[in-house]
Amino acid sequence: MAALEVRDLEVRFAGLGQPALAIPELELEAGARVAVTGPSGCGKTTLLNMLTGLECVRHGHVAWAGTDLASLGEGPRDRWRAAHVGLVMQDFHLFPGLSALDNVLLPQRLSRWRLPAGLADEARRLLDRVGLPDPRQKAETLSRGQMQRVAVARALLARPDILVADEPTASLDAEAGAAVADLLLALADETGATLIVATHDPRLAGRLTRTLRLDAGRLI
Ligand SMILES: Nc1ncnc2c1ncn2[C@@H]1O[C@H](COP(=O)(O)OP(=O)(O)OP(=O)(O)O)[C@@H](O)[C@H]1O
Repeated sequence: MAALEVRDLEVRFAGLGQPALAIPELELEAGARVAVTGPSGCGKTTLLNMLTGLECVRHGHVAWAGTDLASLGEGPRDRWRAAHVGLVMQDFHLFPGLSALDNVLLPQRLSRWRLPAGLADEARRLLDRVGLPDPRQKAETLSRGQMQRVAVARALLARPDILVADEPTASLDAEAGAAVADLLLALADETGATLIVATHDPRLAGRLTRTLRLDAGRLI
């Protein structure tokens, strides 16, 4: 479980007059279930990139359970993310040529000497829970919606204490979207993870307990 404290966070991109993100203060309790909403271009993905350490915090502080990402160099930040964060980003970063199952297992294979006993079975169970019928299917032959489900299963496998998803239901019909939302919420409940989901989907946002609404990079 991890609580979040943000102070004086500001992100600027070259060519933009205004900061893409300006958040003087934000706190989330450990285990929070949070939707990040707002119109296209309001800064949702930028915020997720800052909260997960995908991008460097150059101005302000982003502290998870007392670890300030602004104080970490790139290597330590990558290691912190691998240890604590499960990510489902908009482009799923699946590896073509590998099966759905091997894509789910890949981050664990890369970060450990050998796979712990039972992890491959757990990966198959997760793929089954997200509704992917054949774990041996190659990534490049999956539909976008199926890729999204693989990305969700991959993010959940290490039982992260911070779970972050960018539009996790965007490629799915209502039924499949509900199944992915069920899984994210169930796994967050099982592990006590703090769950942060950027979404345009009011059904998904309605199932979370708090909404952060962004407009032009500011919380409103
Ligand atoms: N690398 C970049 N360089 C310059 N500007 C950027 C960069 N990344 C994002 N921006 C700008 O920052 C603002 C916020 O973008 P961001 O992608 O965070 O919005 P968003 O709310 O996630 O949008 P969407 O809902 O369309 O995914 C936008 O004005 C965008 O054009």
